[in-house]
Amino acid sequence: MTSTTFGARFREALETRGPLCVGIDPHPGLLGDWGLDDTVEGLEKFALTAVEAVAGEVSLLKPQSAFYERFGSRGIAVLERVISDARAAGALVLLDVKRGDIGSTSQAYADAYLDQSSPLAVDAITASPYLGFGSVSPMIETALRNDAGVFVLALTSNKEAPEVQHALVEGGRSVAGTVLDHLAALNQGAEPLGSIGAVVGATIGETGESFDFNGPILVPGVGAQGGTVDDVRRIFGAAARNVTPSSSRGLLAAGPSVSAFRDACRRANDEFRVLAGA
Ligand SMILES: O=C(O)c1cc(=O)[nH]c(=O)n1[C@@H]1O[C@H](COP(=O)(O)O)[C@@H](O)[C@H]1O
Repeated sequence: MTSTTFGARFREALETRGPLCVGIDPHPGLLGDWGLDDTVEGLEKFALTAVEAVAGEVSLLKPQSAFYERFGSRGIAVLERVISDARAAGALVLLDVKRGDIGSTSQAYADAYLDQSSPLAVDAITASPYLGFGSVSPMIETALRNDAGVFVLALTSNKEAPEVQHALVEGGRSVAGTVLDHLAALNQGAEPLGSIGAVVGATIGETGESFDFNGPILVPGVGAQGGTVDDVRRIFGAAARNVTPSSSRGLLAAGPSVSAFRDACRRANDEFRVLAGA
């Protein structure tokens, strides 16, 4: 494992490779569109083709664990291969697992994904703070000890999210706002960027929140869910330079041609490069 922090590697990757995060979500329908069966062999062919096409040039790859878990232990073996091939090709791997549980179980999740001696070790994971922010502390502490990162859900892209995330706590701050406050405290003083990020959907509209918490920001919801580069600029303002916009179906639909998929990723990466100047 490298000895530079995740935040520093994230910053450097965005500067050298561009902002895009490519989601590797092997949906059953996409396997069919690629002429593959909905089997572990189809999963393996799909996922490794996508990794081979772009892991050498984009900043981040984000496999969604559920699509691999569908196939049991053999699916997890494919996920391990996706992780190791992508990291070997120089991409940062952000495993989308959205973990959150009581502290002792959170520590087990941290050991599974963030301890760099684990078979499923990655650069960063997604975590849910909605059991209370302190419940994700074992993941954050383990990440920091291992030069890894955690992206904590703040304002997610799903339509059901506001019911919980926009609710107001004592003092009038929103629940999501308190998550962002925790992130600002954790990343305070870190240079060039802290390692504890937020997940904020490109589809959230106007919330009045500030995203100036000195950490990486994963922004799903571009592409298939309708978010655009203009949405990202409007929502994040000056913090847009810390954003990695993430698209899965919108890019993967360009396959099975490797060159068409790679071109779609290059076009999206280029389109979002304007964020660096925010
Ligand atoms: O954490 C995530 O990545 C995530 C958070 C969120 O608020 N919304 C969201 O769509 N995601 C994930 O981002 C990906 C979006 O996929 P596409 O809509 O196909 O680009 C999926 O893997 C989702 O699980």
